[in-house]
Amino acid sequence: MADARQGADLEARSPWALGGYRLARVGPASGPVDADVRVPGSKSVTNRALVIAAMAKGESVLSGILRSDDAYWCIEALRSLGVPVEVEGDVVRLAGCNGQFPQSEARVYTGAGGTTARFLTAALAATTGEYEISGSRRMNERPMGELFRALRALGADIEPLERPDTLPIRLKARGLAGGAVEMSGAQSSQFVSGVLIAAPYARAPVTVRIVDHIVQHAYVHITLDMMRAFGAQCAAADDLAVISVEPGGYRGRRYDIEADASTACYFFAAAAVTGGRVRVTNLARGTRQPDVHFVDVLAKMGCEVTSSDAGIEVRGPATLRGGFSISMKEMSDQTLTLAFLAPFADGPIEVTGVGHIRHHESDRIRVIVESLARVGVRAEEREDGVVVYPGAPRPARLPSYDDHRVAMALSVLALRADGIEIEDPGCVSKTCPTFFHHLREMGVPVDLVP
Ligand SMILES: O=C(O)C1=C[C@@H](OP(=O)(O)O)[C@@H](O)[C@H](O)C1
Ligand SMILES: C=C(OP(=O)(O)O)C(=O)O
Repeated sequence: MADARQGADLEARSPWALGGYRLARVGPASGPVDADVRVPGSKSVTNRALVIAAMAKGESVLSGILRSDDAYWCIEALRSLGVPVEVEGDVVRLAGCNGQFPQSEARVYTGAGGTTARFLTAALAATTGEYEISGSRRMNERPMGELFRALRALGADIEPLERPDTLPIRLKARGLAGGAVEMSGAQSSQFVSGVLIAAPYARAPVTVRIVDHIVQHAYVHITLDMMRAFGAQCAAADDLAVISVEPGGYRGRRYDIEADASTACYFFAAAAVTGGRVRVTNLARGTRQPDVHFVDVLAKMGCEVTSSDAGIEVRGPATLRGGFSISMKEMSDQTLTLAFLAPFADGPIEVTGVGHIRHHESDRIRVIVESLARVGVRAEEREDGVVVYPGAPRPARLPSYDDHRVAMALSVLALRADGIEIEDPGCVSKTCPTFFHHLREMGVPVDLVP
């Protein structure tokens, strides 16, 4: 039998990955799940903290980091730039380089992480040196053009090595002049976050003016919150239409990484789809991570949601409610989760506002429709979304498209369906290598096949 991992870019898997499995046979759950789960640290916060601390003056200690492929390649990229990074369990200790990386020439590999690729390209542009930056096969296809344009406007010299608007590139870094720059946030918020993260090391104040809108605003708020936490001076209106950053750099510090709200959602969805109960014990409603609002979508579908000092708890209803249309633009990483819950609802669910997820780890709109077709559930593809109709998924072996969220969201579907096999389960390692371990701890049957 052909190895289902063949299509995946296994070079982008790290020593922290779940390795060696061809297939995961998941579910069905024998009844309602009933569990407390503690989820690993946030990918978004971990990689921001790593890049900001590496640029800062002085030492930082980051605790509760996510040990996943995205974080591993971010750390390795920083090491290739000469930053001493020590990792002990989920604690990282690193000596910041005060705006100039020790290696002024390096080849930098970013793995499959959009955060590392976008944030580090911008950070490097603010230094002096010559760098070749590349990513995984998929990362080298994902858009970078708007970031290149903005960095060039601020003085960077970027030479794309294959296509105009993607990695790999050669960057002749000679610092950023600063000034006003107009940016689009419609394709990815990470372009805006990248420019902002680099901005405290520009020679003059940087003002970013958004010409259209930002998908997933909250990630830019997380960026600004964390920049401030490391001593940067930034000002922005709530709508983020204009954001300005003063020169002055970052200062190293101790920083606790919060839990990953996106990962938590698969476990909340497990409660929803089985009519069970799941509490994520280390997540709070007050987090800036947008995916925490996925519990509001679950509430709309009939779930009971409570939050307290003990975490956030979701209880699923006897029957999930459908029959609505919803924009997932501000929490689009959960589109797959909603789409694979939707067959179990009592009416169709239309998702809008997520055209940009075609440029994520896979073309996620296309993948939803293809995957649901394989299990015999009707779905209609739209340019910027999808409509999923109620249906009973039939047994199938399903590709995971080298996309962690596809594998994790399909596992939720598998809790209510017989005979679901997910190929290349190791792809979950991009953000949650321990995903199947958590499912097992919840009592869900998981057979990982070598
Ligand atoms: O800044 C971040 O940490 C992220 C921003 C979002 O990306 P886009 O804005 O590119 O959609 C999100 O999908 C990704 O998982 C993490
Ligand atoms: C889009 C995602 O990741 P990235 O940070 O690579 O953009 C994601 O995690 O769903």
